[in-house]
Amino acid sequence: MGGQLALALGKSRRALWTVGLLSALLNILMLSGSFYMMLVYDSVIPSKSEQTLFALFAMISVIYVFQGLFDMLRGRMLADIGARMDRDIGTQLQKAMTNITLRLGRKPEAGADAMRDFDQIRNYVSGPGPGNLMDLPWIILYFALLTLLHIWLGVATLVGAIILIGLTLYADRKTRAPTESLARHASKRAAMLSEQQRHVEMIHAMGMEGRLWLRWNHNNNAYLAAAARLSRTAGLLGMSSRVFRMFLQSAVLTVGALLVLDNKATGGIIFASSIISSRALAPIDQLLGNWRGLATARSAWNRLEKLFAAAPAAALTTTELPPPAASLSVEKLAIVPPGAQRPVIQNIHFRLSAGDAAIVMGPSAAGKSTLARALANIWQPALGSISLDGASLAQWDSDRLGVHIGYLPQSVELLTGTIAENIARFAEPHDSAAVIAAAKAAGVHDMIVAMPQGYDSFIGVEGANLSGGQRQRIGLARALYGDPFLVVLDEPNSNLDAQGEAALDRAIQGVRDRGGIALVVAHRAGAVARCNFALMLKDGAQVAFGPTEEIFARARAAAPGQAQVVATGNRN
Ligand SMILES: Nc1ncnc2c1ncn2[C@@H]1O[C@H](COP(=O)(O)OP(=O)(O)OP(=O)(O)O)[C@@H](O)[C@H]1O
Repeated sequence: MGGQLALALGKSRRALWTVGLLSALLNILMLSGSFYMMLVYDSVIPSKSEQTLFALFAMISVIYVFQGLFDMLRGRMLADIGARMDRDIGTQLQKAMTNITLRLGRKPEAGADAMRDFDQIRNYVSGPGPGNLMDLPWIILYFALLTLLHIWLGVATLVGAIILIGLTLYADRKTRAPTESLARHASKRAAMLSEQQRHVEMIHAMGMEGRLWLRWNHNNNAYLAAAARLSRTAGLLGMSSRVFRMFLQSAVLTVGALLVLDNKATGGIIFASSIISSRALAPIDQLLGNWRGLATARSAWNRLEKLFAAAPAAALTTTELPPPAASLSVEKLAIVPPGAQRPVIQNIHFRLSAGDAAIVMGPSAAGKSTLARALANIWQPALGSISLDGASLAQWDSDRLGVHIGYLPQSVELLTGTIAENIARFAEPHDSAAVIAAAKAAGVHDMIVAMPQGYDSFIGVEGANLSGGQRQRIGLARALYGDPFLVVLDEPNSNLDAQGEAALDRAIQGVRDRGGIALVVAHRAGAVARCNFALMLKDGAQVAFGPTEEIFARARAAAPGQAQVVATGNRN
């Protein structure tokens, strides 16, 4: 204990104490049934007093009402503790989920696994499990009472309890590995299925369904085997504990009967001790019955604590910096992609001022997208820094910084929703004027209003209802939304026609005119005529940086005929 989850649970300390107190009351009240029985047998029946019987019955009825109330209250409090944990850990969990993908390079599904793990913990905390655990110490009270009735009754129940505890520990050992294995296979199974669903068209077109199904099935068989192993073990243990408890109840009854035959106890004691001993063993029995829930929650807890330790959320910055307005400087930058061992770009060094736009060029795998990701605050520098107005990006809270950054990834990545929601980055409610201004800046307004539902058109799952060019232009509008200071466009022209390219040119000029900075990754220099600076990368190194005309003149001189022609119209 001591990790984030324990801290979150610790915030409900007072509620946990109250649950403990309610458990104490419940366990004491639960004895009343046995006492009632003992009194009826040993006092009421010999004295034949109906009045006493009715009085006792009224008392026990009231006690049962309170028992029900306390039980309900305990259930509600545990549900509240689960909900509070959810509120307290929610933001941290979301940040950790982002971090494990962005910083540790885990597959995106790891985030969904973390959420599932947390659901399991919350479900356990809000369910009857913690109540069972809190009932455990009260077993001692029942033993004490049984021993007071007669030492042999205590001994018989104690032996039974030891055997049941042994079974519980055995269950723990036996279920630990299959529980872990089940979680691993379940996550892999879900990830494979979701990937196949995402790429169903390509898979279908190229006849890969059968092969992928076999691959999925292979993993699914492992999942099913782990599930079967777990349920066999749990079933066997559940059955053993049930049978053993029945045996034990009869054993205690037999001990009681022997004592009565020996004139060492009254008849009422037989029944009372039988009830008390079954109450004493009930918490252990319930623990065994719900073992799977506890084992799953515990392994989920361990995984999540490891996740929080490995990907701690960035410390919240308390001082809000003014919006950047003057410069972008990149100094001796090296980036190691998450999960990679070596830097894929190093020693990148340049500076741009408000009103500048730079084209980033280079052959495939030169590191252009890596630089774009670093500038968009996705991947952190392994060495060197990226600063806006002199302050490194690390000094910003990522959500606050995001407002000042426009990013169009190579794969565009629209989200399921309407055009307006996507352009407005899902701001709620969105600013219609800003959405329209961004769409106009990206030259896509006319195309949007020509659609039957205009800005409210549903774009389908991840933009599936749009053409490649439409997706790219709406992605550009999203990057321009809110006039961010730094606009990073990764191959924004790969799907554009001549009209789209002209709109892109105007958009870049627009960023420059309003005093922003644009960085445009492009393979064709001609496609981006409005950039006054050029950055050349090759094999992760900076080959050249400077005014576009100068860089291309140098390139033409070094390799005549190979250098691409710089488009005319480059305004400095
Ligand atoms: N997540 C990653 N883990 C490890 N290596 C990576 C990762 N992403 C990119 N790389 C490597 O970094 C190098 C540069 O990739 P990058 O995508 O930045 O190139 P690029 O210049 O944008 O290429 P292209 O023009 O083909 O898009 C490549 O060798 C690639 O294998």
